[in-house]
Amino acid sequence: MIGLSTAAEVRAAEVRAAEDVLLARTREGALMRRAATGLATVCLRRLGRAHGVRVTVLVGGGNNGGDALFAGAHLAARGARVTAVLLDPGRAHPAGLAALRRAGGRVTGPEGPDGLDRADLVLDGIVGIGGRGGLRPAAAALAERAATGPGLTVAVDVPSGVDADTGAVEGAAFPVLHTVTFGAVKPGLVVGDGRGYAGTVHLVDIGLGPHLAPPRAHQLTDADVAAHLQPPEPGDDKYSRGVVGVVAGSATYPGAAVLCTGAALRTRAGLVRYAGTAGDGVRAAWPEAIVTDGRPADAGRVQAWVAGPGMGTDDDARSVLAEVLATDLPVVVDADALTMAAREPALVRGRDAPTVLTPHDREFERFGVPVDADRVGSARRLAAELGAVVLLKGDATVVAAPDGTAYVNATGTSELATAGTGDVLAGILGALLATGTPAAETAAAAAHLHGRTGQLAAERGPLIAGDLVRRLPETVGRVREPGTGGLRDSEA
Ligand SMILES: NC(=O)C1=CN([C@@H]2O[C@H](COP(=O)(O)OP(=O)(O)OC[C@H]3O[C@@H](n4cnc5c(N)ncnc54)[C@H](O)[C@@H]3O)[C@@H](O)[C@H]2O)[C@@H](O)CC1
Ligand SMILES: Nc1ncnc2c1ncn2[C@@H]1O[C@H](COP(=O)(O)OP(=O)(O)O)[C@@H](O)[C@H]1O
Ligand SMILES: [K+]
Repeated sequence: MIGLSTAAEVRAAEVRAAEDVLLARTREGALMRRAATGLATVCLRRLGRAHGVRVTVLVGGGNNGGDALFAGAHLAARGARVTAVLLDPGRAHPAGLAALRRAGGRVTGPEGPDGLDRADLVLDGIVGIGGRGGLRPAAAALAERAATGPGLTVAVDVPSGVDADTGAVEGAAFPVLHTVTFGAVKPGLVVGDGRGYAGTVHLVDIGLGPHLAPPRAHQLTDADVAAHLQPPEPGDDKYSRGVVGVVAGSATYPGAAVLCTGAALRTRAGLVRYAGTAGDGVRAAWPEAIVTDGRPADAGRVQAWVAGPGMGTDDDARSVLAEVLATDLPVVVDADALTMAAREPALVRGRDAPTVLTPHDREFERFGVPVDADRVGSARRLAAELGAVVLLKGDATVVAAPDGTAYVNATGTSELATAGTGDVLAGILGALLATGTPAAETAAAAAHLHGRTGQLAAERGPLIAGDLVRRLPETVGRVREPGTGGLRDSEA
């Protein structure tokens, strides 16, 4: 599991680590030197060589600029032609500046050198976790010029202008291909608009680990999700593996029921029971499912319910949803069930068993809570208000529990933006919840598996929701054995 630490958490750890470093009589500034060495190493690995490479280092007035200057000095010492552009020459990190000059680097004022946009590498050290709001005009103008070139762009710690905690971008910011971040991955690099600005994230260990507070937000890896996908053991039978109940679809929309039931079957369930008015469609597609045309109570015993996709929002649908929510079982509330729950939040509030709501932005806002630029914060607010786990869909799906524990999904592809893929996610989630694992992490595991399946299906071109159902078993197999399937975890 990758911890996501806020700027305040990282600063507190830096203070504790610096005290430790001093006690150990290591040189002052050791953390910055470790950061700069890691940064230069990533750049050298990406460039493949240093000699003669043209490097532009954008340097702000804080320690972020210091990191960039020391990294520039490393590159200059290896033969790179380094020019540092000082946005605020009076406040540039003195030791970093001296190191760069000693290594043969050039220094200019904020106007920058001619050919700024022709550099092979641009290092963005304008502002890191000390940044507030979008870039100020001088920084924004420089970033815009530097970003137009064809070279490699690398952000130091955080792309300048991106809020490290939330991923919000309020105004100008510097989009980069790579971000080299120090001590801990910050949430803003993997969620919201910041995710798009940060490119590939590389984490450099500067020794903060023992000093960091336990993070409240996380990213799952294949290895974490594998624990949710273990194969049956010799003593297992179809009931012991978790029975999933699905209430979805309707005579008008049988497809949602077929996709949701299929996804539950293909994920890991021992048995899937379906109750509803799309029974004929489900029987035809999935002879393995046990189907009743009656009410949820007629379906037989289950360990978790999935309610909502295509079920409609009329009085009958409402009473079916209420029946499922009145049980003491975990319930996934998706699609039409979200519309009904938003109209009548009392349906989900105060349940003892876990409830997982799976809205996209428009469904989320029906609960009267806006989705703002801080997507994790938005999901946390709704989760706390309803006492339910909220899975907010998007290109980086977010999961939040009522106690504030959160997850940001690392997998997926924009090819998933097609009808019915949400029905598949609901089925996957039901199958995993039926095993009784904690709801928030289970929801994050479902989003991870769904995204991985999308990536796999998209390797062959555009996908439709049914492709996800078909590729689920193969994805489960690959995730169970990380490293053998050719699907890489993020470099973070
Ligand atoms: N504190 C430590 O022990 C360590 C800090 N490190 C680095 O230090 C950084 C934090 O340094 P600082 O606290 O000095 O802060 P930063 O360097 O991130 O930001 C402060 C500077 O940015 C300017 N600034 C703020 N908002 C701006 C905006 N919207 N537009 C333009 N300029 C803006 C400020 O005027 C100031 O000059 C980290 O991101 C990391 O790169 C690393 O060296 C590791 C060790
Ligand atoms: N641009 C995107 N990038 C990555 N994933 C996406 C994107 N757009 C949608 N998705 C994912 O696709 C799924 C769509 O779900 P949803 O909107 O409920 O679809 P439907 O109701 O048609 O089944 C969600 O899991 C969402 O995270
Ligand atoms: K930066």
